[in-house]
Amino acid sequence: MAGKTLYDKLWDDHLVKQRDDGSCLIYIDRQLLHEVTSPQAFEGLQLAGRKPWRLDANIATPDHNVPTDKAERSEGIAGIKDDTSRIQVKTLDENCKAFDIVEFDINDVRQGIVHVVGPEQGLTLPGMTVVCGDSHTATHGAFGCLAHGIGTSEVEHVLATQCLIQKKSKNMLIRVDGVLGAGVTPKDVVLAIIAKIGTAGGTGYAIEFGGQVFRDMSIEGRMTVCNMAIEAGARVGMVAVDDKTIAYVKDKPHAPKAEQWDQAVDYWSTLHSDDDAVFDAVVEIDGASIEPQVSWGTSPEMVIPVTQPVPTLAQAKDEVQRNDWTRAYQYMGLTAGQALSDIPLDRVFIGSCTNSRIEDLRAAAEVIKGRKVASSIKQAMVVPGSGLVKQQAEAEGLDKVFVEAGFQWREPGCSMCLAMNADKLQPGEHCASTSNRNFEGRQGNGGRTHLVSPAMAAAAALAGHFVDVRHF
Ligand SMILES: CC(C)[C@H](C(=O)O)[C@@H](O)C(=O)O
Ligand code: SF4
Repeated sequence: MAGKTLYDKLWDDHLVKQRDDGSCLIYIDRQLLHEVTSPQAFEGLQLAGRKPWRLDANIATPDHNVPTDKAERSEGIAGIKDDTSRIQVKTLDENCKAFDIVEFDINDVRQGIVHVVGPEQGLTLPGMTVVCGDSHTATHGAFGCLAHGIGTSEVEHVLATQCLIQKKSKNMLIRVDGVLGAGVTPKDVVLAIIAKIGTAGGTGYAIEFGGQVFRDMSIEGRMTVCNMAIEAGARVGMVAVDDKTIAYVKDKPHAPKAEQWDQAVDYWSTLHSDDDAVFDAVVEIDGASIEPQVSWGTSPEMVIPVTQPVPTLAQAKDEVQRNDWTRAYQYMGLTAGQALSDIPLDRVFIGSCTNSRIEDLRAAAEVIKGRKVASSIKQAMVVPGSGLVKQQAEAEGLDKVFVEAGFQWREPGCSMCLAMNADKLQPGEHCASTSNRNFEGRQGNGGRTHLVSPAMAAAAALAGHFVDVRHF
């Protein structure tokens, strides 16, 4: 019998029951809750007179709707001007109180984007099944977890039973070997992968990211890559556990201690694909060939190396792509063949669950140190992923680097990643953004998003347009 993939192992270890039609019941170790996708789930529980099955498997924090402006934030929930947003955040507080679920609320220093908070607290640990009513839950796969987003009715199901009905996906290996060039970051790797396989490339698969590039990559970098598995069509993205994973989780507040730690490490050390494991699909990319990437269009697959011009219709692979590109040129206000450096940038956003961890902020600060944001940029903002990331960055003096350069230093939350709070683009504005989605209207009605790494966003803010950070 062939060996098992990491995904097979995680699946088998959590399988409660399999039916003849292939549908399975799997056990869920951790559920993260935020204000947008939990209200109906709690309401369902309440109507049915149920209680959560395992209270301490759940953890909640508001992130999408919270203001990132210091003055607004200092007022707590009252500082949220939009009624719907305020009600959602308040409802999360009330539900967590009523059901006795631990919440890092808007005033708690541990509050932040769920996908930053879970790993930071050691609530995400290797080998766990992790779910959240949020498509970017794959982020946690960086720890060798089986992690994916679920819908609101499933949130209720997990609260009530700690189980989930699932069908097993196929196995895909994306192997990136070699060594990344200087100035090429995990974000560039994942954007290059999506450019290659497309936004449907991973549909139906659980993706394992393997090869030297991921072995060499920091845990934070692995989170950035796994975060965007969903943008490649896969609900699950993961990386095998290694010494770095174990060192990263050690001493986190919720990590196991003493004897339990040793037992956990023994188990975690088995969480990698066997040498003779068989994948249903394998994609190979040469790491050394990856350049800093910039998205030019309205889908995360419309991505090019910074050295290339916006593609022309002659480069499209078929009629469907020609139509998509034609519409994208129009929405983005670009012409085919145009140099990326000619795109006038209005705003720069460094943040989101893709790139708001300490390492991301350090990478941006490194580029910015001692320089100034270009006068043509209307707003450049840095939004740490959690209160603790903010604290850490301040302890390292990064906030000063940003503020002296002309960046705004904000309070933690999803912010300008999506237009669910006060941080938005105006129609027609171009934004260099470290987030993960560049759909039409994603950052505000008519807004034009260009996905980049923190280093590329920082360089763009200083230059006023896209530049190759390797020569900046
Ligand atoms: C609001 C939430 C359900 C959504 C998601 O599922 O990902 C959001 O986080 C996003 O990034 O689009
Ligand atoms: S930061 Fe963006 S992608 Fe991440 S959870 Fe928030 S809205 Fe979704």
